[in-house]
Amino acid sequence: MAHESRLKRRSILIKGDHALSSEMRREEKQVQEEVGAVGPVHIVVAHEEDQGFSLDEEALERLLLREELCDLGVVVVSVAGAFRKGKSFLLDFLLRYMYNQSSSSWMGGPEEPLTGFTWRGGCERETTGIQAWGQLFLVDKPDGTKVAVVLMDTQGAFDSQSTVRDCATLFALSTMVSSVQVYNLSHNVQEDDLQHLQLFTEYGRLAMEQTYEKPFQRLMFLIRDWSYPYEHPYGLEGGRSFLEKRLQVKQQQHEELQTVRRHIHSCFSSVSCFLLPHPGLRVATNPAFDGRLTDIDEDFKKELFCLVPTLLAPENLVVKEIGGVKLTCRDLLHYFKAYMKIYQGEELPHPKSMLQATAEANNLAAVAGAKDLYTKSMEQLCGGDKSYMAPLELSRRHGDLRLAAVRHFRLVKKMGGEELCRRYQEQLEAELDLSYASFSKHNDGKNIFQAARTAATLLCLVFLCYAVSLLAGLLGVRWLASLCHLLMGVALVALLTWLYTRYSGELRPLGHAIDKVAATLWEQRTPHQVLCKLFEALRSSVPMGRWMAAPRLRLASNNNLKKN
Ligand SMILES: Nc1nc2c(ncn2[C@@H]2O[C@H](COP(=O)(O)OP(=O)(O)OP(=O)(O)O)[C@@H](O)[C@H]2O)c(=O)[nH]1
Ligand SMILES: [Mg+2]
Repeated sequence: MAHESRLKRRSILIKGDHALSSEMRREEKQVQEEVGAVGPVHIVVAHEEDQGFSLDEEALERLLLREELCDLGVVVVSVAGAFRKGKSFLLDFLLRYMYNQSSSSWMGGPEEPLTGFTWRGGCERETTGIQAWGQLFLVDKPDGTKVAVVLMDTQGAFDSQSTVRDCATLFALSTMVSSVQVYNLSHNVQEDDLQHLQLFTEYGRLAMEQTYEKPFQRLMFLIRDWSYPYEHPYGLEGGRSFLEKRLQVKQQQHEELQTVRRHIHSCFSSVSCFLLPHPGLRVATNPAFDGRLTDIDEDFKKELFCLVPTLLAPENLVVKEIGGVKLTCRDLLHYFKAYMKIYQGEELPHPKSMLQATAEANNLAAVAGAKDLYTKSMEQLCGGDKSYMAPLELSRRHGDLRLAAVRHFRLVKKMGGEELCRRYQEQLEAELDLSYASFSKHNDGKNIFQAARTAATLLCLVFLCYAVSLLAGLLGVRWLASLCHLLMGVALVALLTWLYTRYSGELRPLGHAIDKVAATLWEQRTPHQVLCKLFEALRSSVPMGRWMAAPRLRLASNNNLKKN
């Protein structure tokens, strides 16, 4: 009695809020353990606080590593789709089938309430994260092999609390780990249903370590409340003819429509469709409806009776495969952990809403257009085949062209509002400044004096050394004459090396170093300044800080001693 009242309390709590708190989950687990009852197990838990998901590894291990099952091939049947469309309700019928497989009256008694995965009426979401039934079903296939069946319920997509990324993550994850994914839709297959499927499966494909030709196995479009049986009859056959028409790729179709269809065919090894009638008004609108069969329309029950064995009859069960290799329960655990880790990491791009993605694409295109305008005008002004331009004039023209480019960017019609536009304008301005820096450097390179500065400096040095050595020879200061000869030799070798690097384009770092030394000599005209600058350059490029800093430190400490 105690556990019943606790379960009841939990169901009341759930009505208030829908992401289970960790305390409630613990309580649920405890109650199930106490009564030995089997129930749904949260394997991927949605966190309300940070909108993230985490894998309950312990629960998953308890489920998949049972000794008698862990080495059997695993079949995973998952139901996913938009929220409040009867996914959990359907899964409870799948459960009834699994528990009463051998009986033709597996659907249960007419007055029996429907239990299992939590389902309910109302407009607020119920299931969160990913739940698996807390017991695997052992099935003998007609070919004599034994398989373990996992039934999986997922959080409905597009509720008011989940981002596109949340929906994509859960849908992708459930598709990646299932051998049969039931895509639960209402009334019809709309183009946006296909686009979402494309987005979510692409997000799944992105997270897979290797790119398999057909990364996923079976997909079944399950269309609830099908209202056009006069065009396509209920059931698998009607679904086949309907889907064939809907997923047909035609030559005259717009490329966008063709791409979606090709993508779906390329992702799944088999795609099917089942048309299910409306279950009746009592199911859809009566708050007191508890799932008993007497309240459900005959047509619905008749089709459900065909649908469930289509998914779960022993001959129709497909073992989960990844890259053509059949998985055991133990393997599935390993893959589940690996995929979850990828979705928790930051390396995958964030899927965005259609408006957000379009707005960003608009802005990016406008940035590219404006930048192109600026680059072309600058090329005409100071491009590779144009002569040197006065830096001041170049800077002035850059200012004008930058303004024109920004104006062009602002004039292009874009989605996303002022805030986004301003962000991309800042990006454009930064890119234009970067381009200007490169144009300006290129322009400087065309200045003949600038280009010849290194050669001129080194030649001056050679002549200077020659003159000083002559003078020193006349005065008889032999050591100075020798030093000047040595310097002259070094300058000559540097000059020849520099000419070689400029001519051949090889040994560029060496040429660059000679340029730097020559620039230093050019800018610091007094010998003292030259020596200081060279010393600084040497100290920054050679890691000998301790050697160089030591005398100064010692000097400083000597001074301190003297002061004291
Ligand atoms: N119209 C219609 N309603 C259905 C169908 N199957 C179940 N329902 C009703 O839909 C409501 C929601 O059922 P759930 O199984 O909780 O729906 P869900 O998709 O799991 O919802 P979330 O867990 O919130 O994503 C219940 O009131 C069911 O009685 C169906 O085929 N058609
Ligand atoms: Mg549900």
